[in-house]
Amino acid sequence: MIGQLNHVAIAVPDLEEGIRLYRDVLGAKVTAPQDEPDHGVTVVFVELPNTKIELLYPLGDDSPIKGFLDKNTSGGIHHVCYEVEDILAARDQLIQNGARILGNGEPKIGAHGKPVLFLHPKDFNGTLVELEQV
Ligand SMILES: C[C@@H](C(=O)O)C(=O)SCCNC(=O)CCNC(=O)[C@H](O)C(C)(C)COP(=O)(O)OP(=O)(O)OC[C@H]1O[C@@H](n2cnc3c(N)ncnc32)[C@H](O)[C@@H]1OP(=O)(O)O
Ligand SMILES: [Co+2]
Repeated sequence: MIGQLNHVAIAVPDLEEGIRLYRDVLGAKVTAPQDEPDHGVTVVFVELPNTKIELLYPLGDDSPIKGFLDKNTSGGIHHVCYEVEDILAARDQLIQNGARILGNGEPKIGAHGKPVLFLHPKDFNGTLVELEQV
């Protein structure tokens, strides 16, 4: 069902510092910050030849990454995103297998303009999984 790794997301306590580290210290191409109010985050993408790193910074008062950053004050790996061809078929198959879909169960439009869903980290070895339809 899952295809390519689309991105690995890292929550950062300071977005400008995160951009500086990836652009100036590691020498990668980093996109401009993009607010995602529907997701409660501001994101930038570090574009690598084979995948992307998504730097996440909280946006708004009820950001879903706030609790994570409160616990991980230096930041940390927050989720991995796998590509799927049909997100509704993937969702239904996951539910049949007992996985919990976060939120109301309906895909939202993600940072690439494509439908995304999140799966509960407790169902996947403590790793939050995002699915993106490509
Ligand atoms: C823009 C878009 C895109 O790429 O297109 C994005 O990525 S948006 C990226 C931001 N959006 C999302 O993350 C949406 C889905 N996420 C959520 O709904 C939430 O973040 C939850 C995963 C439910 C966690 O919420 P919250 O931290 O408030 O809940 P909680 O404190 O009750 O946490 C429940 C348990 O899960 C653990 N937990 C929390 N966040 C975790 C993470 N990222 N990875 C692994 N475990 C995690 C906590 O430590 C806790 O474990 P213990 O009970 O053992 O202490
Ligand atoms: Co993501």
